[in-house]
Amino acid sequence: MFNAEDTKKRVGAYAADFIENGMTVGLGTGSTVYWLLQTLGERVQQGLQFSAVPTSRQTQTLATELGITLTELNAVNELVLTIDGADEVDARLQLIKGGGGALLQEKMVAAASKQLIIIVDENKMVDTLGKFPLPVEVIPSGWKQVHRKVMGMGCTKAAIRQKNEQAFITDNGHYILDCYFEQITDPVNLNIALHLVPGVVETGLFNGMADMVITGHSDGRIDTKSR
Ligand SMILES: O=C[C@H](O)[C@H](O)[C@H](O)COP(=O)(O)O
Repeated sequence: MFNAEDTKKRVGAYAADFIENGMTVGLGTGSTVYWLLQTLGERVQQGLQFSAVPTSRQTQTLATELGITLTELNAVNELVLTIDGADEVDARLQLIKGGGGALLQEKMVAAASKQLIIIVDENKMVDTLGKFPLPVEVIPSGWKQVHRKVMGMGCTKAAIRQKNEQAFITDNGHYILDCYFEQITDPVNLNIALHLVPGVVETGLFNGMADMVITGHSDGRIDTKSR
């Protein structure tokens, strides 16, 4: 049996095989992507050449330390693929992302990619999204108005994410409103409705974006599911 960290490590290493010489790719954020980056760093030492758009300062810093060549989203037309983690994945490969607060850049990079590959451990797989609170990135000066509107959309509780007893600030200078919905049965329409609220910058709902989900299991199996 493998523990959760070992499973993330194995799934991250497995996904590294999708990145080939000459590609320009997107690199996601989080503790599973951490292991992808470690493997890619080793491969760069062995001669693999590719360039990458990072989705956060965290990934930018780690990738730089590992010798991975970075570029910017504005410097590319299209990315061959992006590999990223997720907080929840349902049977239709709809996702909740943003547990690390990187949802805005992750969604921009994913939208610029021909293929989005998601790497998770089996604990992230759910029948219906919503056990994990939905991160919604908001403009700080208007968060209370967004909170009021979200509470009228079936949300049972919403709170500004805290770090060190202060509001957590995203890489783009916004707050995260973590929204508890119990069950998100219609993520497509919820995403649209949230985007209509002034002050909402982005939501952690990634609908119809993931092309493949690679799941690591505690018994050592790794399986892939494609849309
Ligand atoms: O903002 C963070 C991202 O959406 C992460 O990809 C997501 O939270 C999953 O991270 P982890 O692999 O650490 O569970």
